[in-house]
Order: sequence, then structure tokens, then C-alpha cells
Amino acid sequence: MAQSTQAPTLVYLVTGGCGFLGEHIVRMLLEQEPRLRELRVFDLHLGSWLEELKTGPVQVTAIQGDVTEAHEVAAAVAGSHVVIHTAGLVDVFGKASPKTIHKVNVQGTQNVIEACIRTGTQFLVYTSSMEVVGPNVKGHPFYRGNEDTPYEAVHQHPYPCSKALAEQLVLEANGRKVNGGLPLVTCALRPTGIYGEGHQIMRDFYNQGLRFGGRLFRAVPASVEHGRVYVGNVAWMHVLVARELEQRAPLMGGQVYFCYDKSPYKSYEDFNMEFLGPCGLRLIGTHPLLPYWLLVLLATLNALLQWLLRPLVLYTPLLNPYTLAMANTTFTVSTNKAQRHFGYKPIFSWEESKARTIHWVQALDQGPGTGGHCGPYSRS
Ligand SMILES: NC(=O)C1=CN([C@@H]2O[C@H](COP(=O)(O)OP(=O)(O)OC[C@H]3O[C@@H](n4cnc5c(N)ncnc54)[C@H](O)[C@@H]3O)[C@@H](O)[C@H]2O)C=CC1
Ligand SMILES: CC(C)CCC[C@@H](C)[C@H]1CC[C@H]2[C@@H]3[C@H](O)CC4=CC(=O)CC[C@]4(C)[C@H]3CC[C@]12C
Repeated sequence: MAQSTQAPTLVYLVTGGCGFLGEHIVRMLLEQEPRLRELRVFDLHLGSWLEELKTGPVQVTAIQGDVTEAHEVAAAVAGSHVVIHTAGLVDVFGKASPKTIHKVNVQGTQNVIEACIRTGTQFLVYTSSMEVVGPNVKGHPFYRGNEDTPYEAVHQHPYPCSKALAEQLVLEANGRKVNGGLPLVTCALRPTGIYGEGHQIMRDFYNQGLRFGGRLFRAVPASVEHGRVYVGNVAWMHVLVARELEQRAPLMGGQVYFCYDKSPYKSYEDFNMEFLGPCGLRLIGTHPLLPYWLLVLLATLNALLQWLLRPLVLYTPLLNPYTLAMANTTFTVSTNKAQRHFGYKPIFSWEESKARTIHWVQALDQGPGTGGHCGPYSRS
């Protein structure tokens, strides 16, 4: 690849570039990758905020397309140096069928890999998930674990199943020869629960709190830790991996990295309150208000109702057996693999991550803005 002193030459493609994480990756690339000549943003649904980026020095090319359509993916990949494959169907509420989740997450990833091979693109970064590891269906805790911590990864839900299969495809593709004879270099990033500007579930919790007169009711014990990571740091990690993959291919190729930063270890609800609290919401109860067996019953009832109502209406409540198990099982990471392998350090401190997220939640009251979900990354 070109040196930073030369004119920008690199072409990057970000699939899912208009999603929650994708938008942050796109903006981070424009700010932090001086060698970028063209940035292709590929998504099923393009955001209008992309227009404002087209006036900058980097050519931003918006491509409306579907990762399940191999020819659309190949056309977008052709001529790019690096692909960041973030597009995915994130559904743990039963909105999409297992078949659709598999098609987008697994077949879509296979299409991206084959497009790289066929068109000669050598570097592929895949956005995987902590869910590839766990929590597993047995509810085993994963406490401050790292990439080498033994854990029985057993999946039943379509989303983690699909992410695990897709990650495996990406890692197995490392070393395959791309058109022209050079080896494909791949790696996978595994974010824990991402938060920050544009996070839909945080928005849902906020709105739910407003509906209940500014109150949320504790559902899971405060002692259950759930790993969280700020979206800006996840985006930065993608940018850094993409940048370092060529120089450090023997070390980084075929590797997985958890995404981490200095966000505190807390329960899912207590962590959300770090942002929702300053926005006027209160979490009621130091212990869960309902006994666990009752929550399990309600979650099961919700699943049953979803199944019964499916022919008539899509019933997708927040609480189901899977989300309850997720929130109720400790899963936190403690690792420095990304630092050791490619010099990653979080670009946003916990204080900055928190302030930016609070600012975004506060702005939700003012209604939707004209831009994207997140602002620019320029630091004061
Ligand atoms: N949100 C989270 O806490 C975590 C997310 N991830 C992964 O990060 C990635 C991004 O997730 P989010 O930004 O949260 O989700 P998101 O739903 O906001 O973004 C996904 C993007 O992919 C696009 N997309 C979906 N199907 C597509 C298709 N067939 N063709 C082209 N584009 C398509 C969507 O339009 C959307 O813009 C996903 O791969 C997800 O599995 C991993 C760990 C945690
Ligand atoms: C009232 C309930 C008991 C609380 C429900 C909270 C849940 C909606 C969320 C708890 C854990 C979340 C998941 C976790 O952060 C890991 C994830 C990784 C991904 O790759 C996608 C998103 C998610 C599955 C995330 C989804 C919401 C939770 C299940």
C-alpha cells in the first residue's frame, strides 16, 4: 500500500456503512485514514447523512445493495484494497426468520469472501460479535475472559449461530489466493455490547422510561456483569486493524480480537443508567422487582405469544428467553491482545464516551435531526 506521504490511493469498502456501527466506521475512516482516496459505503438502506460527506476531499461513493446478492457485492468490491464487512442482521427479538438471519449473515459473508477472491481484494476485516463465544445456553459465566479463555460455546439462537458460522468462514478464508495470486488476509473483531450515539436499544429503554413516568424497573441483579464497549472505540479498532493488516499479516491474519475499552464492568441495566440517569430516568429497586422464575415465565409467555400471533401480527417484546438469559449471565472481557498485535488503545476515554452518549440521549427529546446518528469525530 502507499506511504502516508504520497497522494491518497486507497479504496475502502464498508458494508453496512449506514448502520449504527457502520456510520461511526465511515466517519472515523474519513478522519483517521489519510491514505484514503475513495470510500465506498454499501448498504441495503442508504442514509441521507452521506450526502454531507461527499463535499470532502475523499470520494464517498454510496452504493445501495444487498449482501445476499453475489453480483452486487462483487461489483462493489472490485477495485477496493480493503473491505470492512459490518453489514449484518442483528435480531434477537424474533423480527426476522432464522432463514433470513442465516442468509444475510452467513451467505452474505460468503459472498463478500468470494468477491474478494474473484476481484483480487487482499484485506478483509469482519465485524463478528462476543456472541460467537457466549453467553452459552447453559448460562456459564465468562468473567473478564480473553481470546484464549476456554469456554463452552453452545448456540441455539439464530443470531449467534449465524455470527459464529460467518466468523468461521472469514477465518478459514485467510491465506486463500485472491485473483493475481496474493494471499487473502482476514481477521475478525468481536465487540461486546456496543453503546453510543445511534444505539437503538438505548433509545428504546429511554422511551420506555419516559412512558413509565421517568422510571425503569430493575429486572436483573446488579451483580451480573455485562461487557460493553463505546461505538467510537469499536470504529477506531476497525480502522486500525484495516491499516495494520498488510504490515502485520503473518501475526494478524486469521486472528480474532475482542473489542474493549475502559467502560466500567456493570450489569446491563446499571450501565444504561450511566446515561439515562443524567437524562432524568431512575432505576427502581436495588434488587430485581420480580423473582427470576416469574421473569422466566413471562419471557416464555412472550415467546409463545409471538408464535401464536405470527400469522396476524409481529409481536417482538424486549423480554424473551434469549434476551433474559443474555442479560442474566455474566459476560465480560479483559484482554490486551489488540494492543499487543496492532497497538490499539481506546481513542475515547470512558468520560468522553459517557459524555458523548449522554449528549445524544438528551438530544433525542428534540426530535430527529437532519444529519446521521453521530456527529463528526473532531476533538476539541
Ligand atoms: N450492536 C451491537 O451491540 C453489536 C453488533 N455487532 C455486529 O456489528 C455489526 C453492525 O451492527 P449494528 O450497527 O449494531 O446493526 P445495524 O442494524 O444498525 O447495522 C447493520 C447494517 O447492515 C445493513 N444490512 C442489513 N442487511 C443487509 C443486507 N442484506 N445487505 C446490505 N446491508 C445490510 C443494515 O441496513 C444496517 O445499516 C453487525 O454485523 C453485528 O452483528 C457485534 C457485536 C455487538
Ligand atoms: C428486561 C430484560 C431482562 C433486559 C433485556 C436486555 C437485552 C435486550 C439486552 C441484554 C444483552 C444485550 C445483547 C448483548 O449486549 C450482546 C449483543 C451482541 C450483538 O452482537 C448484538 C446485540 C446483542 C445481542 C445485545 C442485544 C440486546 C441484549 C440482549
